[in-house]
Amino acid sequence: MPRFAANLSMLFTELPFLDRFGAAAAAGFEAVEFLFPYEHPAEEIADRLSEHGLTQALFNLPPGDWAAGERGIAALPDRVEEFRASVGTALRYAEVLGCEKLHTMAGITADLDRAAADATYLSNVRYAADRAAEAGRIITVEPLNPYDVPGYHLGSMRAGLEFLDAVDRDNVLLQLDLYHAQITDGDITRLIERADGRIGHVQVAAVPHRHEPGTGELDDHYALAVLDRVGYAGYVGCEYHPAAGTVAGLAWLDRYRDGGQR
Ligand SMILES: O=C(O)C(=O)[C@H](O)CO
Ligand SMILES: [Mg+2]
Repeated sequence: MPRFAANLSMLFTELPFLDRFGAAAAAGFEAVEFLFPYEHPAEEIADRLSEHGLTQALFNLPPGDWAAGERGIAALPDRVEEFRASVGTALRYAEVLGCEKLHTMAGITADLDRAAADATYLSNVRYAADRAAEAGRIITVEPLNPYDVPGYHLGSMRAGLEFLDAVDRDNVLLQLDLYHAQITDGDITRLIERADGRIGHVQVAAVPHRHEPGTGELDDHYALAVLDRVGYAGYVGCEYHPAAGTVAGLAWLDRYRDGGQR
């Protein structure tokens, strides 16, 4: 049975950020994830987690200048120092939040020398992995589709799996977002089977509109059952834009409530 985490960067955005934790718990979630915690002191977020009995499933390393369109810096050759500092920042938050998994965004590299970006990405992710391993944490890498993030360095799940082979660290795993995976790779069942044992985190949204699972071209419930079959036991982040309000759209989760008895 999948275990779901509410993505607080996309769900419950009707509320201020810190109020979304309580709303997620009230809606039945046992865990949350979000893009970035850095605008708030870690202790303040930790208080919300413990107040509502929530687990922090995942968050991202600082991404560079998000407002200016940056989407990570791990593959940017002229930002290595900043990247290394960002690993320390993220690990400090992870410790306070009790969060095991950290997503490391590669960045947009379409206009850069590919070989230099590849080499930087490899050495930076190894650096992050080794620092994370000392703290007992896992690093995830997530391929993103070219419609949402044109020029992103990691452009398919297949490339993501090849990168895992190259990086060669046990604590670097694939972040399988079924929304991106259906767009970039398709053939989802075989993809999950091939990735077996190397999936560190899962996210879900319907393709192509990124609304509630079960409303798009992929049978998301079937894909989640495949993940169950291969033994994926981590959280599934609900990373979608509600079509008409967060709570109004949560009925797709009913079949998983009460131990799947509905
Ligand atoms: O966009 C996504 O799917 C993500 O999960 C990233 O963390 C943010 O770009
Ligand atoms: Mg995602």
